[in-house]
Amino acid sequence: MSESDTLLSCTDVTRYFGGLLALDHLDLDVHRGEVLGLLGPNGSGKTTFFNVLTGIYAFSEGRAVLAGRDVTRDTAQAVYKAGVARTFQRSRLCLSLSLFDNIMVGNHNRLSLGMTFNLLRRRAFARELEANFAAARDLVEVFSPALADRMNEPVANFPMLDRRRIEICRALISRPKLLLLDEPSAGMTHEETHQLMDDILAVRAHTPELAIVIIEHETSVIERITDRCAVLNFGKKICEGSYAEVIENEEVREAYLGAA
Ligand SMILES: Nc1ncnc2c1ncn2[C@@H]1O[C@H](COP(=O)(O)OP(=O)(O)OP(=O)(O)O)[C@@H](O)[C@H]1O
Repeated sequence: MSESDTLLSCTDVTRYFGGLLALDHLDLDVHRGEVLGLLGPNGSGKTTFFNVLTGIYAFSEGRAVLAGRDVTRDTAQAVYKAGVARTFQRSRLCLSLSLFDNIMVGNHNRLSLGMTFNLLRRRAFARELEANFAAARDLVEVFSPALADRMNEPVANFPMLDRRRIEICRALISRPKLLLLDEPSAGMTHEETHQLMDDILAVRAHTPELAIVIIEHETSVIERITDRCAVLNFGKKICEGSYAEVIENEEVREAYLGAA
């Protein structure tokens, strides 16, 4: 793997919560266009990694470089502008707002709007709105053509699977380089989960440069959609490789089953 294939390079990433070491000198690279599964038992530091990387929590130690730019001390907004978008374990949609409005929340760094712009250049504003609507619709269509015909409906009308799709579209509308998915299958049936994974594979085919890091517990999902996996335990990376390799690893087995 050449250096130019590395999109994100994390070195020594460490995070303390008081006396608790949630991330322990983690080294992790993400390559352009890959789907990396981030695995590990409950409490092993997976979500903390996302939170530190996206500027929600500060790094206690270590650094992260995205596409050649050091993002270690960036605010959440700056990391987002640099090209990292994410979804959360729990849904963060505004249920009373429309599908389109929810997606546009994710597009604020691309809007040229401001109060003056809106008031004085109303035609330009209308054109921008139309362009944004078309972009959002195109994106939703990759997930579900049926959903693309319901752009103005409140999100409260949609079932869980569609809400997850909308959340991923909201993350993708900013055209990130890296998408972080935190347990997208949480709360969904087996069937819905597989449907969502088909969608993620479709997104991947649509944007082959996009790198995805996915936290997931369901093994059939991990096996199907990841190119590579990294396994955490007590905040440390204990194994990295293909899914077939990591499930054979002794330390990984012990981490999941408890030491014999
Ligand atoms: N804001 C916080 N304050 C204190 N401790 C925290 C905080 N966030 C996470 N932790 C602790 O850090 C450790 C790692 O938690 P984290 O949520 O990253 O694990 P995880 O691997 O994502 O787990 P799960 O699979 O259950 O979501 C846990 O011991 C957790 O209790």
